[in-house]
Amino acid sequence: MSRKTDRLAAEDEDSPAVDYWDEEDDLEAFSDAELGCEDGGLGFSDSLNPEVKPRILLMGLRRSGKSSIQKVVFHKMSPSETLFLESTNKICREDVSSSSFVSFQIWDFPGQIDFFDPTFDYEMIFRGTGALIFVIDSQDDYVEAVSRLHLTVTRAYKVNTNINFEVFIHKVDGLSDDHKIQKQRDIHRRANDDLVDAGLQSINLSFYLTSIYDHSIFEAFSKVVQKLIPQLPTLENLLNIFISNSCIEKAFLFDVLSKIYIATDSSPVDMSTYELCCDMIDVVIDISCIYGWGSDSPSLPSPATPLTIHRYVG
Ligand SMILES: Nc1nc2c(ncn2[C@@H]2O[C@H](COP(=O)(O)OP(=O)(O)OP(=O)(O)O)[C@@H](O)[C@H]2O)c(=O)[nH]1
Repeated sequence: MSRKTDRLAAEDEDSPAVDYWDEEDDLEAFSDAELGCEDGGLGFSDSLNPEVKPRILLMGLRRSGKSSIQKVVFHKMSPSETLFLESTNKICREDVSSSSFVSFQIWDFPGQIDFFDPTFDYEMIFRGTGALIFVIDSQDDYVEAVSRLHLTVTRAYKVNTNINFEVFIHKVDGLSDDHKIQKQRDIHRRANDDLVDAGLQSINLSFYLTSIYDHSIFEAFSKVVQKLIPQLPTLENLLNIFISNSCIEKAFLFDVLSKIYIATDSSPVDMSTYELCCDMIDVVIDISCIYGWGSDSPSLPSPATPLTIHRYVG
C-alpha cells in the first residue's frame, strides 16, 4: 500500500490561518521544505493533475478526535496511543491508494484554523472534495461544534454541491445506548433546523455514532468511502450473486490493511459479523508478521480481499 503523508506548512505556524495560493501558483508557492513531506513524493502540485484522487476532508473543532481517527484507521495506531497525539497545527494530507477501488486523499485539518480567513483558499479545497467528515466530540458541549458544522457545510456547498457531508458524532464510547441515541437526535435536529432556516434543506447530512475504541469508526469510514466508489453497484451485485450461489451468509469485500469494507451484499450488516471479519483480518496480518512474509509475498492476501462468513449446514 502506498501511503504518503504531506504536511502543508503554513507560512507562519503561529498564524491561525493557513495561507493558500491559487492552483496556478501551487508549484512556485510551496518549496520542498515547506511541503515537509514525511516520505517524499506527493506534492501540492498534484492538485493540478486531472486524475487527482477524491479528497476526504476531516474537519471539526480542536481535540474532537480527527487525527486519532486517521491514525487508528490508516496507521494501525492503538486507540490508547492517541492520548499522546499532539494538536495538529498544519494541514496533514495523506494519500491512500491500496487498490484500484480504494484510492483517495485524506486531509486532516487543524481544529484552530479559521477556514474563512480571506487568505485561506477554501474554494480550491472544496472544489476537489468528495466527502467532508465533520467530527463532533459527543463528550463535550456540542453547541459550538454544530454551528461550526453549519458554517462549514454551507460554505462548502456553495463551492461544490456534490460533496457528501458526513457527521461523525464521535467518542460515544463513554455514553450509554440511550444517551447515544438522544445526542444523535439532538445534533441531527439542530443541524437540520439550521439548514432549513438558511433555506438549504436540500443538503443531506449523514450521521454516524463513532468511537476509536470499537469497530464503529471502521464501519463509518467504510460507508464514507463506499459513496466515493463508482463501481459500488456492480460490486454489490457480484457479491449478491456470489452468496446466492454458495452456502455463504454474508460477504464483504475488504481493504485488508485499513479494515474498510468496500462493498457488501444487500443483506443488512450485523456489527458482530463485521467485527468477526475484522478480527480474522487481524489474525491474518499478525500471522503474516510472525512468519515475516514480505509485502510482495504471494502468500499475503491481496489488499482488496473478499471475506466471507460460512453458514455451516449440519
Ligand atoms: N474517549 C475517546 N477519546 C477519543 C476518541 N478519539 C479521540 N479521542 C481522544 O481525543 C483527544 C484529541 O484527539 P486528537 O485526534 O488529537 O484531536 P484532533 O481533532 O485531531 O485535535 P486538533 O489537532 O487539536 O484539531 C485525544 O486524547 C484522543 O485520545 C474516542 O473515540 N473516544
